Amino acid sequence: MSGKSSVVGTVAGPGDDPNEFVFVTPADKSIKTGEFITYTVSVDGGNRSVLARVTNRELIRGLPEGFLADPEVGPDTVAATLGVPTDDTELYRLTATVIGYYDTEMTTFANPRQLPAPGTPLSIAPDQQLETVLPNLGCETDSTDVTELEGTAHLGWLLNRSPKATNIHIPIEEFASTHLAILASTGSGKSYTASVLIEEMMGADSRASLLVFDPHGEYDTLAEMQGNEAFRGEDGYEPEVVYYDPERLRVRISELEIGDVMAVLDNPSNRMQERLSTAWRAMQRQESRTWGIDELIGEMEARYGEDDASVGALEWRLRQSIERNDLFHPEDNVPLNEIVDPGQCTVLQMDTLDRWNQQLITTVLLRRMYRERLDAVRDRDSQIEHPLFALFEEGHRFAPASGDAPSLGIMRTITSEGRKFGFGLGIISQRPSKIDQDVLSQCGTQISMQIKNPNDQDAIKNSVEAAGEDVLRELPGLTPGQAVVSGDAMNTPALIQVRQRRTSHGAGSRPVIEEWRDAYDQRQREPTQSEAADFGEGDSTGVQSLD
Ligand SMILES: Nc1ncnc2c1ncn2[C@@H]1O[C@H](COP(=O)(O)OP(=O)(O)OP(=O)(O)O)[C@@H](O)[C@H]1O
Repeated sequence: MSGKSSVVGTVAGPGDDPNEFVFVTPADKSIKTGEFITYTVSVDGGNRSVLARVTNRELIRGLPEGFLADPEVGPDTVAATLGVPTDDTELYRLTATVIGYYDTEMTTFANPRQLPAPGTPLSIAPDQQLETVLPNLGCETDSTDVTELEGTAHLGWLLNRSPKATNIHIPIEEFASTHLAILASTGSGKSYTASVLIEEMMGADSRASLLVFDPHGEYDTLAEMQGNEAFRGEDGYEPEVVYYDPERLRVRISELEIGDVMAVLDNPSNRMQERLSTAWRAMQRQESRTWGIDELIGEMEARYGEDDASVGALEWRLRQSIERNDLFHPEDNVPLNEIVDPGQCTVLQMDTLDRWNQQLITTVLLRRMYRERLDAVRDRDSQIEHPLFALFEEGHRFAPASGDAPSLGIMRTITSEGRKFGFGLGIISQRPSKIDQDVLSQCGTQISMQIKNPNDQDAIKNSVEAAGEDVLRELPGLTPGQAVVSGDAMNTPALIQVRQRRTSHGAGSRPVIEEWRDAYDQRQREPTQSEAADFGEGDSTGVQSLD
């Protein structure tokens, strides 16, 4: 759509809600719901351009239905028979909700608190104006060239306009500090969209310190950012992508809190819990941070005697659950300086760990990183002197709405307090209704894609205050790659097409038929058992003799 504004309709009168008005357009001005229109009002002696979003469109005059019953006769023929010009036959009544005018001092929308008078001409809002004022970019004019701004992520373009006509750049700082949620049914483009954001954050402008908690191994192709011209800075910067495989993921036993240990143990009695808590606290008061189960049991035996039945039962449980689990180690820990660094995106590959171990490693890592960020902000020695952003695939697994997950507590703490300490979280999930509502409602920016399940739609409505009813109505009908962006990173929600990735996408469904055919061909090429048993004497027929 062009930057020029031409009149597309005329205000007919107020709508049902105080913020709504209705207007009428002929058929050739095909304005879709979700489109942004504009009109001029006088505020404090100056003219302001007010934006409104089209929320509903209905036909109020068309060709009589009876004349259209015959599929052989086209609408043009019917119109000609009736003696009416085709252009004039259809009239649409559209409803629009006032968003406001862009206040260049407040750098957000202000509501004029007055509806446009009947007869007010309406135009399509120009592309550049929308690029400037829809996202929360803090622009001091309403027609800034947003491509010149630093620290923004080019997410895609407005869905209602031609591809790439109205580009949406969202402020990275906003969603990286006040948390992000990417919510959609499976296969709708969650990990694709997350990867687009990762690409933007790892660019030379931002050089983020990023961690991806990846329970499915979906982010293998991010390594393509390395050596790719598009990510290189003039000073030689290049993003580093580090894959941390499950064999390197370790939890030092002393990093566990007593609640984590209790959750791991198999049904400990009250007496066992009491003895273990006392001994665990005593071990944590020690200077050494590298003790194991032997030392812990020694501490319990010293307190309660070597023959104590509860200590004996605890020893068996501790050896079963902690000592025999490779994740736990008396000394080894994931070195934080290996996984967090500016300009580095670390993918923690957890696909071969069971759910419980995924939650435990996540809990311990988040706690350690949060502690370091607290120290950094309070001017104490810290291993993490810069802000960081952690993305969670299967977010409902780490912050579930019901059931116990040791990671829930620290996820709640970071989503409510992390902003002050430069620690942002991104939650990706196909089941918004299964995410803890405290965590979800603290995610300031939301990217919602196709969601069909009514419970999940309700969860989004309840926690995503910023996206109005009219925008959320779109969710079931979206196709992969289409999204509603709302919240802190936007001044008003917008329906967008997410741009294409620069790296390839590795997380799609498996090409089942191709894999069947390859496996079949492979099988055909393999020697049969009887051929393998052929010792080289003469030609084998491949058929085993039965005598
Ligand atoms: N912005 C986009 N542009 C082009 N194609 C896209 C876009 N977003 C998604 N797709 C297509 O949709 C497919 C599914 O996307 P994706 O793997 O991100 O889904 P998902 O929601 O993460 O699924 P799952 O829950 O199974 O992990 C991709 O393989 C890709 O083909």
